[in-house]
Amino acid sequence: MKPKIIVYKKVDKKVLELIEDTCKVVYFEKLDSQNFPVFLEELKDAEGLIGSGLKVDHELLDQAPQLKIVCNISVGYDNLDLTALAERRIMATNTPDVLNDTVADTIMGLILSTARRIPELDQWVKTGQWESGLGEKWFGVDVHHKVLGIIGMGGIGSDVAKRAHYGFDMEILYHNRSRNEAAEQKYGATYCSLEELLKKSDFVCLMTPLTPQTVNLIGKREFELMKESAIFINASRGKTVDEEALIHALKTGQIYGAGLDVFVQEPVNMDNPLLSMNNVVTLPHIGSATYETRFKMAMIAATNLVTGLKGDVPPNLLK
Ligand SMILES: NC(=O)C1=CN([C@@H]2O[C@H](COP(=O)(O)OP(=O)(O)OC[C@H]3O[C@@H](n4cnc5c(N)ncnc54)[C@H](O)[C@@H]3O)[C@@H](O)[C@H]2O)C=CC1
Ligand SMILES: O=C(O)C(=O)CO
Repeated sequence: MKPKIIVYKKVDKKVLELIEDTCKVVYFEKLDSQNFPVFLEELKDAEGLIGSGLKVDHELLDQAPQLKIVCNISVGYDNLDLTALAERRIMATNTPDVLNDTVADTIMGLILSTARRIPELDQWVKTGQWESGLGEKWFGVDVHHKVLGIIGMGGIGSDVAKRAHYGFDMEILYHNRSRNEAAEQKYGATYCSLEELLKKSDFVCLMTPLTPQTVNLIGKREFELMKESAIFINASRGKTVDEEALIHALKTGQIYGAGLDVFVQEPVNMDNPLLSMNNVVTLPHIGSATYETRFKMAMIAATNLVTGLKGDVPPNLLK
């Protein structure tokens, strides 16, 4: 008999076909408060779970006694309690590397949009304010030849460094848990302390995973260390930043602007002060969201799932 698995995110039909070859699929395009009780009912005899963002902890696992594997369609896995999964001998997987280029493109988009005020100027044109030449008050700041500080020089951080070095002649500083010699050799990146990076960078790009060590990694003290002209970019997770401190830094001119793909609460609350600041460019957590990359991520996650359920080691097994 085919093992029952649950897909809890909208995926391409080719992804479903791959899974259906060996599994019986229960499909939820997304989970919400309406269908969550049905999902929990289905979970009782499910052997696999594939999707992204669902908090998988002891409480959920208590309701999934047959579960053998949990496959994230994401590289980040802060939604998974790996200790709880390991205690129950449940495998967990993610989708590293495949999305590096796409997320790095999004980050360059945030850097350029914030520095050159693209969303503001777009509105300026579309609301008929372009009656004569552009006044100095609409000027932006240069990106090329500036200093880019990358906190978290992993897969995505390195692809940001590549773009910034080759495309924009930027000087790259980085802070990481350990030295990244490949980034040093290929992109001329210089390793430095977090403090030095914050003091020297024109653009500060945060790209660490969310872990107990990186919660509020950037807070009041860190914003105080940044240049008044600094632009802060976050595409990691909302909770790596103390959002109150960020709001304060932007309001008081401690930093110049911010480009944000992630927030403490997602979807972001409409009363979040960040949404009414002209010097902040926001995106709805779309770092990897292109047709091509999301398809590849889902295919990789599906491969992890079917491999694990066959009894083999899935390619992206998390330790
Ligand atoms: N906005 C979006 O749509 C996306 C967000 N992400 C987020 O980006 C994160 C990073 O992704 P990858 O680059 O693929 O991961 P990665 O594991 O390749 O790189 C992360 C880097 O951060 C470093 N790091 C970890 N803790 C640190 C600390 N306390 N201080 C300094 N450096 C530290 C690691 O040494 C590693 O080099 C993901 O975990 C996820 O949360 C990833 C993909 C898309
Ligand atoms: O992969 C991740 O971690 C994301 O945030 C979405 O791609």
